[in-house]
Amino acid sequence: MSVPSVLDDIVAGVREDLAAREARTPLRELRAALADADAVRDPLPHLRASTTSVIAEVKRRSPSKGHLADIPDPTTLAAAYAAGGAAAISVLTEQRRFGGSLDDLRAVRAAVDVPLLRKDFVVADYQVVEARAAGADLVLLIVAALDDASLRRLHDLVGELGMTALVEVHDEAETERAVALGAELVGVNARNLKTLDVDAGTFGRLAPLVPADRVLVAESGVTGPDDVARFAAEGARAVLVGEALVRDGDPAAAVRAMTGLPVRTPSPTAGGTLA
Ligand SMILES: O=C(O)c1ccccc1NCC(=O)[C@H](O)[C@H](O)COP(=O)(O)O
Repeated sequence: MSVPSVLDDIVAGVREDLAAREARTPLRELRAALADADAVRDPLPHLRASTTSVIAEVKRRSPSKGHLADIPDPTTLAAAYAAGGAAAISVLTEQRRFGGSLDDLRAVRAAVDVPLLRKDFVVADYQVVEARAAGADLVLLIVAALDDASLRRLHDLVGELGMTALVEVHDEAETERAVALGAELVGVNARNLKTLDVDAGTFGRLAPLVPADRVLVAESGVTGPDDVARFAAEGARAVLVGEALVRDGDPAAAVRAMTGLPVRTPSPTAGGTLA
């Protein structure tokens, strides 16, 4: 008998909660609500800059670390991230394991002008429409959680709604799938979803498999400017940071310190050059 992975377990809970929300508000009603949604804020111009950007995360707890921070008002934290120059803010909306919610996303939307990522375990069209209705500009799609048909359908839907997908990979096979999909924004997550260990070498291993015209984001285990400088030298245009920022007494300064470092853009022929 195979033991469910952490990801399987999280997705099972997500599907249960999703069914309950869908029973309350059918997809067609949610789609109608999009007529009143604010315009999408395009994150790509900022993320394509030749110096590092930060996607700063609102994260209360996690399966790997348990409690991380009391965040009674996510708008205060989001305002600090924006003041520090965050290119985007990631709002974890998964409730059971991360303590987030769509209410957090709505509140942050009303409080700051930067693009927002819905960080969740998205497996259904409903969650994409819900993300836009709540004010998201980006949606995380985790390749490991989706078969090819679902990945393509959700990626297309994110684009149809004017948003950008952050397509997340953990290994070579997933990276190939993300590239074949045509993902413009590719997140390399260093956290192994089976062991939950972070391997700082994952980004350097997978980055060369991604064509130079895509935007690479290094995710998980980023603790400060030294890590950012290392990932930038390996081609990361942005880092996605949760724990280090929510635990920092001065999150605006922490974001600022990770922003604006030179990024190494790979040349089509070899190694790469500093942009
Ligand atoms: O953070 C976890 O423990 C985790 C476990 C299982 C699936 C996803 C998980 N985290 C989601 C993330 O990708 C991180 O929140 C994000 O990359 C920021 O990571 P960090 O800076 O290490 O908090």
